[in-house]
Order: sequence, then structure tokens, then C-alpha cells
Amino acid sequence: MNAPQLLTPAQDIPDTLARILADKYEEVRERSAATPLAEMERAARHAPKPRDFVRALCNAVGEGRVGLIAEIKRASPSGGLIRDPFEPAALAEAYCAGEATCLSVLTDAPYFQGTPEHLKAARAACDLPILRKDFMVHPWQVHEARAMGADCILLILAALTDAQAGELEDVARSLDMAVLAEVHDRAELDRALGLETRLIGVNNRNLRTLRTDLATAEELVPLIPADRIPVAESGLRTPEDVRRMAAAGSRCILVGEHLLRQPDVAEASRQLVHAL
Ligand SMILES: O=P(O)(O)OC[C@@H](O)[C@@H](O)c1c[nH]c2ccccc12
Repeated sequence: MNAPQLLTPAQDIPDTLARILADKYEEVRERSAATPLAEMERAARHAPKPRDFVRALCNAVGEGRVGLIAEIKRASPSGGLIRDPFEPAALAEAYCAGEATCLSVLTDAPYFQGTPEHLKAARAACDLPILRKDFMVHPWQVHEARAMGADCILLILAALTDAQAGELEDVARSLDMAVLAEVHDRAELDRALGLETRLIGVNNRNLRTLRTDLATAEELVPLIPADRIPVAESGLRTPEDVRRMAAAGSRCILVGEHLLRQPDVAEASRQLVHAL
């Protein structure tokens, strides 16, 4: 990607997401100056082999279970401090014991109090495939994700132009990583379907206002073609919520805050996995 695209995010992105992205562009500018792309590419090539994120979800669904992507995050803009003390390795083990299919680990520091160390610790503690949950805006971050051990990246369509999303997807594919393309409305869904990836996340949370509404997935999941894999994200708490998402056509879910607020994370995870 050319340097000018590092300078500033697209202009028409309001509110919370705009603030996060402005900070992210600044962060990437600084970090990629400290560790040049060529060095990050080399680190990515030497990372442990990717785990198959898509296959894990397909297997879970094929065996009649919920495909649960269980999230590890210390804090969030909407939830404040979510878990304290916060132990990523212990959480990864608990999710694994609770039959989660994959993990999602926040690595964004300013808004989620995440670090790459959280992802590394989680990956070393279990053998589940791992999504790096961050705001990806530049190929440098995709190599960085692979270098820290991530098996999948998130592409938030609301944060990216089609050209950016396509380029980031190409880099991920070149590194044998999966891509979760995240949408919040029909226009973003149409754009996501122009990508190669089969994984389409429908975020029930509006990243501009931070409110969740399960009706978002109920509206959009039925529009996703059968050759793709829908993932309902955010605001899910109860087995009943999981059944609502499955009724709309999504047997894969991404759940964070609810699980992280439980004392017994493994048991809470198991309850969602066996909700159907
Ligand atoms: O904690 P929740 O409401 O269960 O949501 C998890 C996940 O969907 C949410 O963290 C998320 C979805 N898309 C994102 C994009 C960036 C940061 C965070 C997210």
C-alpha cells in the first residue's frame, strides 16, 4: 500500500469508530517506523503454522454444535473494565474446556486494553484457532498479526474502502490466514460479498453508537448466500439469544462480555455451545 493511505482514514466515518481509526492510523505509523515492513514480513514467515479457523467452525456446525468464537478482552468502550484480574492464558484454557471452537483476542490497547502478549499467551495455552481482534487498516498489521500467532484477522467494512479490504484480504490469504469480514448493514454486506472470504460476521453492535440490537443479525443473516458462513456477533448472552441467531440462519456466534463477566467461564461457554 502506498504511504498516502497511512496518513488518514476515509473522511465520512463518524463518531466512535472515527476516533478509534484516527488513533489506529497514528499507532500503525509509529509502529511501522520502529519495525519496518520487511522485518515484520520475516517475523510472519517464522511464526508457528496457522490453525484452520474456517475448518474448525465448519466441523462444529457439521457436528450439530454451535460454532463459538469466544472472546478475550479486558475492557471495551461500551463495557468499561470487563474482567479484573484478567488472565488470558487461564481464559483460553477455560474456553477450551467449555468447548469453544475458536478464540478472539483483542490486541487494541487504547480502547480495549489489549496487547499482542494477550494473544500469544492465549495461543500458547490451548490449540484453538485465534482471531486477532483489532482495527486493521494496513498490510503491516496483517504481517504483525501472523507474527504474533494469529490465524484469522477481522476486516471491518465500515472502516475500510473496497480497495483496502481487498488488499488486506490478499495479504491474509498469502499468509494462509482466514478473514472475518464484519458488516452492520446491507450496503456493507454487499461489499463483503465481493471479497473471497466465506466468513461473514454480522455485528449486532453499531460501532458508531455502540448500541447492540439482535435484530441486526436477524435482518442481515438471511441475506447471506448459502456458500458463506455467517457469524452473529455482539450482545449475545443467553441460550435463547443463540437460538434466535440460529433461527435467522447463523449457527456461528462471537461472544465476549457475557462470558467474561461469569465466574465460571467454562460452564457459561458450554451452555451457549449446547443451546441448540
Ligand atoms: O462482548 P460482546 O458484546 O459479546 O461482543 C463481542 C464482539 O462481537 C465485539 O467485541 C466486537 C465485534 N466487532 C468488533 C470490532 C472491534 C472491536 C470489538 C468488536
